[in-house]
Amino acid sequence: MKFTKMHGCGNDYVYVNCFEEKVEDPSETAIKVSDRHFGIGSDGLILIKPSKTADFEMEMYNADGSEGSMCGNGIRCVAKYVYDFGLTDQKNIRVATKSGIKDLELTVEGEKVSQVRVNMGEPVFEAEKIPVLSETNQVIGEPVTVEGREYYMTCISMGNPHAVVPLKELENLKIEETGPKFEKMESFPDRVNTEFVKVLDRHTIQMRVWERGSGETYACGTGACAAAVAAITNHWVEDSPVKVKLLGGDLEIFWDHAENTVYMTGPATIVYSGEINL
Ligand SMILES: N[C@@H](CCC[C@H](N)C(=O)O)C(=O)O
Repeated sequence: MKFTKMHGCGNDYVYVNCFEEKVEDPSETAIKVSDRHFGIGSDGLILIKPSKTADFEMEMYNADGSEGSMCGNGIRCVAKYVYDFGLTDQKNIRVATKSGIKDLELTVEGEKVSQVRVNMGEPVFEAEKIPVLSETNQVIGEPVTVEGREYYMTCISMGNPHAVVPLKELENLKIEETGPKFEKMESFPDRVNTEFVKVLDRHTIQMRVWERGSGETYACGTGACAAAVAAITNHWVEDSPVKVKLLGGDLEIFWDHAENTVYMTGPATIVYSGEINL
């Protein structure tokens, strides 16, 4: 199987051009290629496919083989892939995902894509649409006890489920212990991605993320959007733009209140292309 490894702020996936390649069992393939010792090493697998409704389709799988409905860092890399490898010459493209069609605006420098701005759509607060089991319609700054410690979480869907948890500091966070506790909490029937957030100033937050199906990653685009929306909603920051500082780089998030639409801007990088025998 021919592939290209790419990353968006260190959130790395193996990309397969399904205009040329056929992947029989994407879930099993995701588990194999993601393995950092016996595979290529990645946070998951992303298939770039033809679409009947948009310019391209993105299908994404986490490292444990589960299918995700949206991937913010992944979709920027899909844009770079299709432009840099000549599948399109357009700088405004539409990509179909399991959570709807997304509009992307490509910035090209020296004939290669350097930055991508994505219309990430509307942030969803309704508990049952996220889904999170709750007696209230929305979960905003609600207390939750994990391993005897009280946290406050705000739940938002950006096409996939997120719990945003503010903390005073992130350095000593034992994310490999706390992350799975949130991910598998009974109140999240589909599991959850958890963003631990520290406020740096009125327009900047820092974030570490535990992704369902992949564990700690260096960045999460949908998570950065959810974190910025939670930060604005809870008045931790003033308003947009919100710079989200992640382990692997920075993303800029803009929540347009008039349209109730979130825009994410950030880089996309090709690491290398290769071929693997599965
Ligand atoms: N890293 C992604 C999100 C990937 C999917 C997620 N783990 C899920 O299952 O919902 C991003 O950049 O948004």
